[in-house]
Amino acid sequence: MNKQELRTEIRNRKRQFTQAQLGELSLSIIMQLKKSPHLRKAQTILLYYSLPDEVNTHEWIDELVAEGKKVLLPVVTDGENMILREYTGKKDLKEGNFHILEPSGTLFSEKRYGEIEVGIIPGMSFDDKGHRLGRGKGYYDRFLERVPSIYKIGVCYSFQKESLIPYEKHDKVMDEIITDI
Ligand SMILES: Nc1nc2c(c(=O)[nH]1)N(C=O)[C@@H](CNc1ccc(C(=O)N[C@@H](CCC(=O)O)C(=O)O)cc1)CN2
Ligand SMILES: Nc1ncnc2c1ncn2[C@@H]1O[C@H](COP(=O)(O)OP(=O)(O)OP(=O)(O)O)[C@@H](O)[C@H]1O
Repeated sequence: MNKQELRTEIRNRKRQFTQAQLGELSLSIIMQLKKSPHLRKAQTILLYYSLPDEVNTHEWIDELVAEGKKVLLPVVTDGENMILREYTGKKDLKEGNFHILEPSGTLFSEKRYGEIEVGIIPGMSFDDKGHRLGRGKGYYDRFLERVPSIYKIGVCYSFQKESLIPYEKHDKVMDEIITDI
């Protein structure tokens, strides 16, 4: 299967689950993330504000903020690039491109990217080697090129995992994948 065929296949698999079932699976994934030593240690975290078909991060994000962690979310600026802004609460969020809710808070300057310790990266699919299939626009690949030191945790539902994902040299490899099993 090429990347596009795999995306279609994953979308079809997702349709077999109800929102309630996906919500349950999300809770199990978030529970494991909370136990991760990398996250416990981290003070500055790159996260994503989930779309309806992604592992749900909405409640967990607010918990992290309440614990005093710095949470950064992507903001798409054009067809190729994203920047980061700090998330401090739901009041910060404004709908951006692709209907994603994006923070309008303080810009996190590229000069400070070295401070980001962990990145939680969504994906359409991952394989055991940490290869990632995204939504096909290359935003994360281009972004992660600029933050080489970040510990990258890919998250997806277990039914999204594949034994092997077509891999190209620009694709960034995850350090760890967390699913519901
Ligand atoms: N929650 C979340 N935020 C994120 C990402 C993400 O995957 N998830 N991104 C990760 O890159 C960036 C945004 N990139 C995106 C790229 C495509 C689509 C999208 O909905 N694509 C449609 C196809 C639309 C089209 O082709 O024009 C789709 O997947 O159905 C969404 C986000 C930054 N923020
Ligand atoms: N580091 C990079 N520099 C320039 N172009 C890139 C880079 N990474 C990816 N691209 C381009 O972006 C497009 C999409 O790449 P790919 O299919 O790997 O995206 P993806 O990882 O699935 O998507 P996303 O990161 O948005 O979720 C391709 O045309 C690819 O050539």
